[in-house]
Amino acid sequence: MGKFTYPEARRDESVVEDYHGTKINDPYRWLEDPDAEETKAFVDAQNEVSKPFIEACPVREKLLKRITEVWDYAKYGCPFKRGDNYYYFHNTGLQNQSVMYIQDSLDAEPRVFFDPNKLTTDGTISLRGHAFSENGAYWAYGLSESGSDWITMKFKKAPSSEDMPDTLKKVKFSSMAWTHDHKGIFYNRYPDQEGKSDGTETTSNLHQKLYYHRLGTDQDQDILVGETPDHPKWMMGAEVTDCGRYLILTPREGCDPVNRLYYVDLEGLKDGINGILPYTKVVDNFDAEYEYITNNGTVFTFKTNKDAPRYKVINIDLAKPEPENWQTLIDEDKSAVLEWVGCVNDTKLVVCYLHDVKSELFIYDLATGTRETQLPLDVGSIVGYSGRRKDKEIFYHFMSFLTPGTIYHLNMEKTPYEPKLFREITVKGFDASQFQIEQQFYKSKDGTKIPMFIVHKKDLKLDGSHPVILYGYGGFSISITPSFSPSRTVFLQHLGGVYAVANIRGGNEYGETWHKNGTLGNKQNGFDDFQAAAEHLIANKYTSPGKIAINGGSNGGLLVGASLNQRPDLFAAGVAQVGVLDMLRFHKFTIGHAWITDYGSSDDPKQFQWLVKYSPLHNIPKDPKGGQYPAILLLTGDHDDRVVPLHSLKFIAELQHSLGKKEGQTNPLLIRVDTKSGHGAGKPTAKVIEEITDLYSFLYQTIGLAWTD
Ligand SMILES: O=C([C@@H]1CC(F)(F)CN1C(=O)CCN1C(=O)c2ccccc2C1=O)N1CCCC1
Repeated sequence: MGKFTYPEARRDESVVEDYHGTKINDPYRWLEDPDAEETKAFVDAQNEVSKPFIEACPVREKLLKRITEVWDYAKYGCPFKRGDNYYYFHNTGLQNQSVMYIQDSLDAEPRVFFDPNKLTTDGTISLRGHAFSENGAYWAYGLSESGSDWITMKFKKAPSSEDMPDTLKKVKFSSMAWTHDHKGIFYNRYPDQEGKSDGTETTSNLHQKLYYHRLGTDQDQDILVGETPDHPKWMMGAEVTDCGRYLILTPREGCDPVNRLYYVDLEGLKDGINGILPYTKVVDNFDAEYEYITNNGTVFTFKTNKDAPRYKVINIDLAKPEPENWQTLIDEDKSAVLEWVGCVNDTKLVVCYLHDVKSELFIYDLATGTRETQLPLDVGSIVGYSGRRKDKEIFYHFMSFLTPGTIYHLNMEKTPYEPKLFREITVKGFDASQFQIEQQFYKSKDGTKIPMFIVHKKDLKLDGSHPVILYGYGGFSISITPSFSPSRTVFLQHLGGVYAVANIRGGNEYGETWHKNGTLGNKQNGFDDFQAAAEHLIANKYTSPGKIAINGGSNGGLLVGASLNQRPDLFAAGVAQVGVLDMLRFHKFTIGHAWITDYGSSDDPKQFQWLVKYSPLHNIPKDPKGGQYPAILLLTGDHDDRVVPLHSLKFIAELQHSLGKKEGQTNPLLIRVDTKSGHGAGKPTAKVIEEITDLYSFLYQTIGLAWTD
């Protein structure tokens, strides 16, 4: 493969940061200004190198055609009841955004309630958050432009879907909690800031406040009801209870599964909602998480990890809120992680567990905490659910690597419970029987047993010849559970690929202990787990070092960058999507400060030592083991205000400077910067398909894939 001529990027050797006595150069600091002409020129120059390489893939058109074909299947979400109507989201197949439908009954003719595709020609405005008023007469919804985390909150009447004039700006990371008089809504917004707030800026998001918006008024009349001026990083979640009497406030200061717990008795407000609310503190520390499930009067039911790293369900009576009076309703299950709980039909709890990374669904009795029944499920994940305390039915959405989606309907008034198949989602031309899923457990560097899913064609010959994409995440208590990806079927079916997902430490696969063992000073455990997964696949003859690619996004992009740096001999290629790659400066931009709970901060001398050891930008090997650095493709978007593009820009600049001119470096070191594109949520189908096609086109040329019809 020919060598590459990379764009020359100015190195400013004068930028040196002193971290507690250690001096660290930051020659591409100038790339942190997205509006600088020099930065824009850098981005254009980089795309001018990556685009031709990607488009040189001899089967790119075949890939685009086939990925588009397999993507073109009807997708549905669970129906949900609001007011007297049912609603559900549906995409006919290639629509850029899913459409929200309304029905008078489950078998009535559906009508379009909200179609975001009508708002743009390129599908780059997406729905991000929504909430109906308690009587179903009003609908609040958030619109995100180009994938930014900023939303504009709008309102419609239901079921007419008639637009209302109310418009709320500067909203981000917001609750949407209606008062049960249907007169207004609690939401979160940030103060006005210098410069832009369109998702291309990097300004830190601090001093989020809680407001109450009364329908029919202008935003500047909204009531400031909660703020934490002494804690600029805090974000105040707000939820109105099922009974409508209480407002539950859950301040958080980062991404850890911990929050404080306050409440307001709304009926006790003699002058109504007219200023900072008088809240009562139940829990005033960040020792654990408390997630509201329901309440009977002052007896509140919460999901918590307090003294229960695999979570449990407790009752707290606000009349006697001291911890010694708390009651355990469903105790921690040492063999499974309690993932979520919903109250339904007034007296039942639907409880979802994760057992060795597979979903299990149970019905419990709210009054006694007794497990009544287990709902039958295949091996896979529950990816959707609908059912409120006042509903007498639930819907749940099952998915697995080889099951595009199955929605079940359960009438909670009829026992014994008999879930009914409500909708089977199918992909034309996809025959699941040709493939198989294995869950294997392998040992990491420190002997810890790590689960891994491996998906491939049946009767695979274990001769080390197969290309592998190894995917991982490993952070923020996020479990990577079996899900269906239409484009993955192209890799399995037409490129002879093996797809592996390593459930490395840092996720929630085995609860908070698993999470903690992959964060802060233990972050390297997750990288070790991921590299051990690759060694396991090689040792068991699925693949060989020249055929294995790694892929991850966001925190998973960090995983890819760190793994390629640490084991360039193990991997042929890596694709890091919207990755966190400058671990010394991540906390300075947008919501990066919230990630300190998983990463620590370079502002702290001890934590700096953790970070500087694995930060991708600061650990590019001068002489990569194995002779050269693997092929790498970084993907990012100009409106990514979750992980700002500067991470990827600085990393590719340093990679190309350090290795791009070395004689033996024939593997490409590339970045693809998309426009009108963010961190991923709400990305229009057309952009998703283009991006995946480019990802596979890159891998086709770097791990030697071959197309079979
Ligand atoms: O995006 C993230 C991390 C991973 C996560 F914890 F799952 C979520 N996250 C976040 O940064 C979440 C940001 N965020 C909030 O803090 C919040 C509060 C209330 C409503 C909505 C939000 C929200 O999206 N990262 C990007 C890279 C590293 C971590």
